[in-house]
Amino acid sequence: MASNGEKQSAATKAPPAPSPLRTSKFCQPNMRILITGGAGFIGSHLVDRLMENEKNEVIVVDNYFTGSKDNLRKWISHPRFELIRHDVTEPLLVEVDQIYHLACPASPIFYKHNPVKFLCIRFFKFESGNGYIDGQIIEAQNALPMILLTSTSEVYGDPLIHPQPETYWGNVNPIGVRSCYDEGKRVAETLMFDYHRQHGIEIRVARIFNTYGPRMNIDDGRVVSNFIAQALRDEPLTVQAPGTQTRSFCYVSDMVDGLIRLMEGEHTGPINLGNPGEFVEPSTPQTGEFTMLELAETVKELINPDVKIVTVENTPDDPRQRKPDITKAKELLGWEPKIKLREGLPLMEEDFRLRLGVPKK
Ligand SMILES: NC(=O)c1ccc[n+]([C@@H]2O[C@H](COP(=O)([O-])OP(=O)(O)OC[C@H]3O[C@@H](n4cnc5c(N)ncnc54)[C@H](O)[C@@H]3O)[C@@H](O)[C@H]2O)c1
Ligand SMILES: O=c1ccn([C@@H]2O[C@H](COP(=O)(O)OP(=O)(O)O[C@H]3OC[C@@H](O)[C@H](O)[C@H]3O)[C@@H](O)[C@H]2O)c(=O)[nH]1
Repeated sequence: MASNGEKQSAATKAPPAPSPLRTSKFCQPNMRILITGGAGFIGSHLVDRLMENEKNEVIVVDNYFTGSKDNLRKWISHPRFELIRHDVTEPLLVEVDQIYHLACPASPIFYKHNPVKFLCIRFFKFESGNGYIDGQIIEAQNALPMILLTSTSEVYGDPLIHPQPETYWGNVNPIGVRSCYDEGKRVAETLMFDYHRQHGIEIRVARIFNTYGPRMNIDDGRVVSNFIAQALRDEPLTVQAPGTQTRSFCYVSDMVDGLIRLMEGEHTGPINLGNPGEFVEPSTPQTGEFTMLELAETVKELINPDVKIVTVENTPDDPRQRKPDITKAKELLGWEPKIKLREGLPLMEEDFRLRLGVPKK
């Protein structure tokens, strides 16, 4: 039995020191960040970059429709990282400071698979008072999180103005087979701005132009991944007719840099992020805008000079030209891409060789 003296000293004893875990860097995140679609191509590179900052805690929500846990392998079981299998068309309560919303099938062959559902994925419905976003995400008791939408150059449709500035309203077919994607993203942009105006929600809208790099789904169906996989498999490169349609390709590390600058900056956007190729010195003329025939020739030259190039049928409403005007990104975010196509393709080739098991000869 304890004596009176012992009881007294127990009563006046200082409370035990808090667990050292509470003061560890892992338990004091300055920023809790949610990335929807973080197991996908761009999302997983964004995770890598955000995890470099020890003050960030990153939560990924993904249903693995086109993404894969493999893309996040190095972070699984990291104390500052969480991965949740979840379909963002169902509500989910999570308390976070920032949301990067990427979840959305992005390749035409995937988004045409279930257009009605995929149109809905692009919608947001916030209820400001209780911090609830129906069909998407979020619970925040105090302040609602800042949310960045990854919109697309597809909002310009088959553009009649070239290159495309953010002020261009676009030329979109509202009832075509691509409409679930481009009209869906247009509505998502509308909702973002209406919630911003009506409820004061802090928003950021990025209009992403064609982005490529390691970790693209090998059978994704988009042009750069198709051509590289075909070149490595010794299959003909399938240029969809007429082959004179153009795209401007941005390497994924540049894109991730742009997205983070947009989130951290003070401008809602919409802001174009893409690679118009303007940074190239006049002495080595090269544009960031390529016809699909030129892209096929470049892949052939760099990866497999023996491969054939064939022309195949195209799908309806394929935009004939696309190149971003990035004046706004340069001025407001101090951002411009650094990696040229000829530098980025070999980095992607390396990753595809590893995954396809095709060593370099
Ligand atoms: N890559 C580009 O060229 C490009 C261009 C413009 C816009 N974007 C946009 O950027 C975002 C990412 O594109 P990406 O190229 O990384 O594509 P991706 O297909 O590799 O990534 C999309 C991710 O979202 C996940 N996802 C899809 N539906 C979901 C759902 N209902 N619930 C939870 N997760 C879901 C997928 O599993 C995948 O991991 C997309 O919103 C896309 O529209 C991409
Ligand atoms: O094997 C192929 C695939 C595609 N193409 C052509 O390559 C061009 C680019 O097609 P992709 O499917 O890669 O990409 P798109 O430009 O049509 O749309 C893309 O850009 C905007 C993003 O929001 C979307 O994620 C993505 O679908 C098109 O003209 C298409 O006809 C080929 O020539 N061969």
